Parts: sequence; C-alpha cells; structure tokens
Amino acid sequence: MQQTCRYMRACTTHRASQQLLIAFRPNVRSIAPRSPITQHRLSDLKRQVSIDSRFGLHTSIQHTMPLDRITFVTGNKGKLAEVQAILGSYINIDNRDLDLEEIQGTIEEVSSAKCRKAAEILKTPVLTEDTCLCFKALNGLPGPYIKWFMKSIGHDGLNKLLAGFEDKSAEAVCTFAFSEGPGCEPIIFQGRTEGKIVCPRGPSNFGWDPIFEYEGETYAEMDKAKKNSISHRYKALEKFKQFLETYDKQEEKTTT
Ligand SMILES: O=P(O)(O)OP(=O)(O)OP(=O)(O)OC[C@H]1O[C@@H](n2cnc3c(O)ncnc32)[C@H](O)[C@@H]1O
Ligand SMILES: [Mg+2]
Repeated sequence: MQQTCRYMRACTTHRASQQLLIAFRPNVRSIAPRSPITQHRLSDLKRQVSIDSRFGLHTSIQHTMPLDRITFVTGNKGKLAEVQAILGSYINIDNRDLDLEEIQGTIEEVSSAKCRKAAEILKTPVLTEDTCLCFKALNGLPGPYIKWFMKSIGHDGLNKLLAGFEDKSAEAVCTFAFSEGPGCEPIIFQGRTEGKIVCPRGPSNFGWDPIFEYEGETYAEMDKAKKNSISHRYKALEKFKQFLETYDKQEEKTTT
C-alpha cells in the first residue's frame, strides 16, 4: 500500500480535516487511528491546503523513516549557531548552504517555497528558516525584505526610517519550514518577539541584533543564552521541538 507522508496521516485524524483533505487530495487513504498532532487547528490546515492547491502540489508518496537527523539549509552563521544551541540536543543537525530563491509573498509562502525547493534538491528531511523584522509604524515593513534593507541602509538607515514616527515598536518574526522530503508539504513553525528599534548598542556580529531592544537590552547586548531563551527563533523552535516529540511517538506507534 502506498504511504502518504506522516503529516498527511496526522492531519486526517480530525473529522472535518479528513473531509477537507479528501476533497483536495482524493488519494489520501491512510488514516491514523489517533494523532498526537492535535494542536494543528483547522484554520491552519485550511491555509496549508490552500497553499498546496495554489502551488499545484500533489499528495506526497514517501515511506516514513525515523527522524534522527535533519539538514538545516542556511548560509547564515548566526542562525546556524542559534539553531544548534537551541535544538542541537534534540536532533542531529547537518548544515547546507544552498542558493534558494526567496519568492515574494506572505512569510508562510516565502518559507514554504524555500523549504520545498531544498527538499527537492537534497532529497532528505530539511529545515529552512526565514526571518522578518516588522516595524509597526510602517505596517510591517521591511518584513521579509529586512536583509536587503540591512545591506543597503544598515542600522542607522533603519533608525532613520522611523525618525518621523513616535512608535518605534517592532516585531521579530522567525518562520521555520520543515519537510520530510521531496513532495512532502512543508509544515510551518513560527515565533514572534516584540521589541523596539533603537540606536545600535552591543557587538555587530549578527544582523540587526544591535538595534532590536527587548526589555531594556538589545539582542546584541544580551548574553547568548538569554537571547536563546526569549527570541523569536527560540519560540519557533519550541513549537518544532513539540512537533519532534509527537513525531517520535507517532514513529513508535507505526513501528510497533
Ligand atoms: O540562508 P538564509 O537562511 O536565508 O539566511 P539569510 O541571511 O539570507 O536570512 P534571511 O533571508 O532570513 O534574512 C533575514 C535577515 O535578518 C538577519 N537576521 C536573521 N535572524 C536574526 C537575528 O536573530 N538577529 C539579528 N539579525 C537576524 C539576517 O542576517 C538577514 O540579514
Ligand atoms: Mg535568505
């Protein structure tokens, strides 16, 4: 019998979700009797399915395998160091730096597209990540384009963008996308931390860390361990860790 990827089996445990999935994916047949992944709300699922249908994706057909290592695809050393510090004791992390196209679109669309492409190229379970910095006064901009703003106008320019506004608040948003392999629809894990934009303080060795202040300290001034216990990345990885725990339990059920 063909096996769908684990996520599809997990999704199909909700009655309404089953109907939704079967409507979109007539070939979904394998239904798990009980799913540990109960925190996926129907709205999330609808969004996931509508992303699928928009990109014309198909139900993935792949044999499940134990997830004891994962490839984190990034060229950013700062991200890699933090992911290893936060996640390294839960799963073995390999790193690859692929030049993946970052499409325009919502945060979730950008992250999913990047992850799908990485899974296709590497043919293995992959994790990708996209970071946004959203200024409230600018209705969320620069958002996913922060990398290009950083490159062209730097810390001072980012401060000047807000010069005419009283509201200096900003949100750091980290969006991880995980795919079990080629054809497996990415699952999204997002974390957000609110702070404000200030003149640079602290070492400049990771992106916009010196201008993002959280409770009186910039990310750059903070002890690394402290940043890794409150950051947007930490919050997203906490959700991914929960997913890994349920994934392992599901694996035990499948193999016993
Ligand atoms: O290969 P990828 O993972 O895409 O790495 P990247 O450096 O291109 O990263 P993004 O596309 O996500 O762009 C996000 C920008 O924000 C920066 N950044 C990401 N996380 C950060 C953090 O926790 N603190 C400060 N800057 C961060 C990063 O250096 C980029 O300039
Ligand atoms: Mg990038």
